[in-house]
Amino acid sequence: MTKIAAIVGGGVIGGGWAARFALMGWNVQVFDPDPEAKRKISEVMAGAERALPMLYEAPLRARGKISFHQTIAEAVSGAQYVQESVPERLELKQKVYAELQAHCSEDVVLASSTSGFKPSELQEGAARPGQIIVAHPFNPVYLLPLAELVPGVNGAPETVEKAREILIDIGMYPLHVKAEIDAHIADRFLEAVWREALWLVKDGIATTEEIDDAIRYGFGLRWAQMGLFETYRVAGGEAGMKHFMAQFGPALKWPWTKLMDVPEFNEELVDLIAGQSDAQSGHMSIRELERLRDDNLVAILRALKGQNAGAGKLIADHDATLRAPLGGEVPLVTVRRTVPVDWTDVNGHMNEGRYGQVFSDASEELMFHVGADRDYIAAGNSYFTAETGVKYVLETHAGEGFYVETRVALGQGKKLRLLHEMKRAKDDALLATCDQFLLHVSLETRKSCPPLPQVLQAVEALAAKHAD
Ligand SMILES: NC(=O)C1=CN([C@@H]2O[C@H](COP(=O)(O)OP(=O)(O)OC[C@H]3O[C@@H](n4cnc5c(N)ncnc54)[C@H](O)[C@@H]3O)[C@@H](O)[C@H]2O)C=CC1
Ligand SMILES: C[N+](C)(C)CC(=O)CC(=O)[O-]
Repeated sequence: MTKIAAIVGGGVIGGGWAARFALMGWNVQVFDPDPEAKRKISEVMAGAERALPMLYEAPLRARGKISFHQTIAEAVSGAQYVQESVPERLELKQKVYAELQAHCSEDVVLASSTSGFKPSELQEGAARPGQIIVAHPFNPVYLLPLAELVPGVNGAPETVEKAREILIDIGMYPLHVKAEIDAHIADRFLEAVWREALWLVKDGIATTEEIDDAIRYGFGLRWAQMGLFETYRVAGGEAGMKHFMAQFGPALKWPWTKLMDVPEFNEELVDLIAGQSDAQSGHMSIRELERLRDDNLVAILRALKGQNAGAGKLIADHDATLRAPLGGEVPLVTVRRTVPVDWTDVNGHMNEGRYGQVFSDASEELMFHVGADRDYIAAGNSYFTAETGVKYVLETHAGEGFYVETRVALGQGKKLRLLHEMKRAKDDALLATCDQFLLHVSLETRKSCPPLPQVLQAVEALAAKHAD
C-alpha cells in the first residue's frame, strides 16, 4: 500500500511535517489556501533535505512525492494519516475537522499540531470524536523527534495506536500524554520560561541576548541530554534527589518566580523585545538562522547518537531499521549516505580523517557480507587493516550524498585487498579512492591466520566476480 499523508495547513509546522513525511518515503498531499504555500514548503523542504539525512548512517528510503491540492477532499484522498496545522484558532480548527470527517473514512488518523488546545475542544461537535487526536510537534519538525500524542478521554485507542506506529515509522518519538490539559506537557514549560523571560526584559534585568546566553551556555545543554529531574538528581550529589529537594524546596516560598503574574503585553513591551532581538540577530536572515539552528541541532543529535543517549538513541534505533543487506551487484555498493555537518573542517569540506571512517565502514560492510560478521568475530576471528592508501580527488561538502563502490582485488588465504571508489550521488563523480589491504587474524593470538572455509569461499567467489 502506498503510504500517503495529508497535510492541511502548510505553514512553518505543516511544511516541517510535509518534509519529514516525504523524506521518510511517504507521499504527501497538501491543502493550504495560501498561494505562496508551494514556495514556502519547497524552502522548508530544501532545508530539511540538507539536514535530516545527515542524522543517519544508513540511506533514507526513496523520497515520497509532495503534491498540492485545491480542496481538502482532494488532499485527503487515499491518505492514511492527516496532520492538521492550521492557525491556532479553535473555531477554524473545528470547521476544518468537520470537513475532514466528511471526506475521510473512520480508519484515517486525524491529528492536530495544536500547541495548546485540548483534544476534547477539537472533538466538540464532531461526527466521530474518537478519530481526532493531538500530535503536537516541535519546530523544526523534520529534525526534532518529539510529538506529544494526546487522545483525551474520547480519543479511540486504535487511532492512538495507528498514530503511534506512523510517527515511529517517520523517526519520531510519540510521547503518550494520558491526561489532557491546556498546552500539554512541553508547552507548559515553554510558557513558564517565556513568561519569566518577558518579565526579565520588561523590568530591564536582562536583554534578549543575555537571556539566550543564560540558556545556551548552561542549563539548555543539560536539558538536551538528561531533562530536568535526572539533572537535579545529579545536582543533589551523593545524597541524590531528597537532598536536592531539602536544599531548594524552601525556594518555593521565596520570590524566585513571577509566574502567577503576566506582564502587560503592550506595544511598548513588543517594541522593546523586537528591538533587542533585531540588535541580537538582525544581521542574519531567517533562512540563515534556520540553517545555523539545523546544523547545530544535527551536530548535537549526532553527538548524542554517538553516546546512545536521549534523542540520539532514538535516531540510532531508527537508523538500524533503515539498513538493508548488500545486494549481489558488481561492484558492491557498501556505503550510501550524506556528509554530516560535523565531518567538515576549517576548509569547509569533508575532513581527511573522515575518509578513513568511510572506507573503514565500507570494508566492515564487505566483511559482514562475506560472513565475517558479529558472530564470526565473537567466535574469535576477524580481519585487521594492515595498509591503506587514500587519494582525494574532488572536494565534498556537508549535505552532499555519496556512495562507495567496493571491489575485491585479491582474496587469497589470509590476504584480502579491497579497492574502494567513493562517488558523489548526484552525478557519480569520483570523489576519492582507497586501496586497502587487510589480513585475517585470530583474535585469540592476535596473529594472522587463514579464514574459516565459508568466509574464504565467499571472498574467493567475490574476487573472481570482481576480477575485471
Ligand atoms: N510555530 C511553532 O513554533 C509551532 C506551532 N504549532 C502549531 O501548529 C499550528 C500551525 O502553526 P504555524 O505553522 O506556526 O502557523 P503558520 O501561520 O505558519 O501556518 C498556518 C498555515 O495554515 C494555512 N491555513 C489557514 N487557514 C487554512 C485552512 N482553512 N485550511 C488549510 N490551511 C489553512 C495558512 O495559509 C498557513 O500557511 C498551530 O496550531 C500551532 O499552534 C505547533 C508547534 C510549534
Ligand atoms: C510557541 N509555541 C507554543 C508555538 C511552541 C510550540 O508549540 C512548540 C515548539 O516548537 O516550541
